[in-house]
Amino acid sequence: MFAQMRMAIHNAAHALPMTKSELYFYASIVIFVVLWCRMRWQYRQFYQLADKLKGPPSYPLKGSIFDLSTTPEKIMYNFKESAEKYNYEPVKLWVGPFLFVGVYKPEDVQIVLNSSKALEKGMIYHIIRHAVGEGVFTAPIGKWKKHRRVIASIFSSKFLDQLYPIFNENNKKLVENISKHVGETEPFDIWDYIISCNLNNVSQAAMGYNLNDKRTLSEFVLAMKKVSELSKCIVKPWLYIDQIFAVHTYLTGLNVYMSQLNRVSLQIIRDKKLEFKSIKSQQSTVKSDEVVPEEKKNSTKVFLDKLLKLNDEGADFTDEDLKDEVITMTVAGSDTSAISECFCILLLAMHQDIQDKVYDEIYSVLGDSDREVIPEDIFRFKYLEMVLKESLRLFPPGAIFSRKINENVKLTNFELPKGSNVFVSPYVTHRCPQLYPNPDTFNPENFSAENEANRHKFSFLAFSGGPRGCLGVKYAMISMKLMMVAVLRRYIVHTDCKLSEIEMQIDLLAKKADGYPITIRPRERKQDR
Ligand code: HEM
Repeated sequence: MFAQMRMAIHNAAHALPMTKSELYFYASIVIFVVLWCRMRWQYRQFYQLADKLKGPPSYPLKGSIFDLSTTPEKIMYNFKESAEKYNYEPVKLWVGPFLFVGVYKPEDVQIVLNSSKALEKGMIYHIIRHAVGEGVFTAPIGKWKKHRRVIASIFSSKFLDQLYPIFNENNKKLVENISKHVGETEPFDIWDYIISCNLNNVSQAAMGYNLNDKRTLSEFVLAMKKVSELSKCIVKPWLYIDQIFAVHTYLTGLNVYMSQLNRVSLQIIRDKKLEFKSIKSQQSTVKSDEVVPEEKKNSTKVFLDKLLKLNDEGADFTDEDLKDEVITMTVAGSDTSAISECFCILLLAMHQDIQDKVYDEIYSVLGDSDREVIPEDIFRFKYLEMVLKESLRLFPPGAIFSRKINENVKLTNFELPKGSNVFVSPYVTHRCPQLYPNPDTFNPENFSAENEANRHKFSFLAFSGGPRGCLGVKYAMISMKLMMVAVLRRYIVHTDCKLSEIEMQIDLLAKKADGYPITIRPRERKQDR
């Protein structure tokens, strides 16, 4: 066909008063227009629906004049501005031939997140898949359905209750570790202390290992820290092409850490499997009237133990599946919680009156005792829960997430066409003044029982929602409460940081760009105040 075209152009060049290159140029334009018209016709339903959506003007090839070449944080503010401009109705955005739609109104977000037609993760997860494999966070729908059901059954209250000693122990170490900063006038960044504590929590809860105990585990953490740098790649669209991505990871050395993460996780799983087998064979030899030692009966059953047991009962996870799920839990459960805890501490350091109120509640639950928090206490920290939620409202670590639309989805006023990608942005929805008056201020009363009851359920999206919402929400709330109690029971925190001056660094997660600087003083017991 191309030979015929070349011949036609050659003949035409002789017949018409034009050079060959001019003819090639005009022929390319004609071909482009024909292909473009064909595509518009083939996908006419898609374009008809897209045309009804509002958004900044767009041009063929280039897409919308929405500055995507700017910094990620500016993109976030652009989303917020455009949501305000279009009154929180869906906003379309063309990136080349791809249609993205920002959905912000709680009523619309609810429809999207609850829809069986929007369960597939959006394009931006392609890169994350290189890091965490196909765990429940990134898995395609078929695999996700099967794995989510099994994993959700693990996160029961009984499972979470036995994690309290792990959290309490690691918090104790955290409080000791930061004690060297007591009395210093120069602020220190609390991030490194908190992320280490969380990594310890999550690696013990997921795999049953303390990071300080095993050499393989420190290799695992180093690899994980490095691989999590991949999240910076999601704002670089050219890296979505697998070949370019492979070159990038080779040149940056990330490929070494990616294979290290896989190798170490598989090793951990093989060790655990052997342990599981030996326990099982021991159990089968124990006679029914033999007494099982108390410490064995009460030993903590971590995520991987539970998964191996369910697998033994027919869950059918391969070693590769187990590895992906363990990495997913570790990645999903560490940075997210650490960012939330750091922001919460920083916001309390800025608002001494609110910090006092949180401490009063801690005192009312635990009094003067040094006892550790137990599961029965957790629901009594009501004000602390309001504070944590308000902190997550202002600074949701997952500031934006995305879904692919597999069939047309009707929203309240518009319809999302099949094939588009949807953005849900907790950051934008949480700062909508119709939902939260004075949205840029820190006001835990936003989460009083009354205010929560008067607001749409999907106004708070820090943990997403619907069938693909966060699996670790209960784990996260417990571990965050326990950490806040441990820190605030021992210290008063201060900072010179101002809420209005906070600058964000946004990739897969949104954290503060320049750390979380605080100073600490020992807290006097209530009766001494
Ligand atoms: C404050 C802490 C946390 C926040 C703010 C948070 C937030 C979120 C959000 C927004 C999503 C949905 C993301 C999307 O659709 O792309 C999500 C999913 C998920 N989270 Fe969390 N998360 C937190 C802690 C945790 C913890 C501690 C764990 C596990 C121990 C966890 C496990 C997961 C998993 C497995 C998913 C994927 C669920 C699915 O696709 O079915 N998260 N989380």
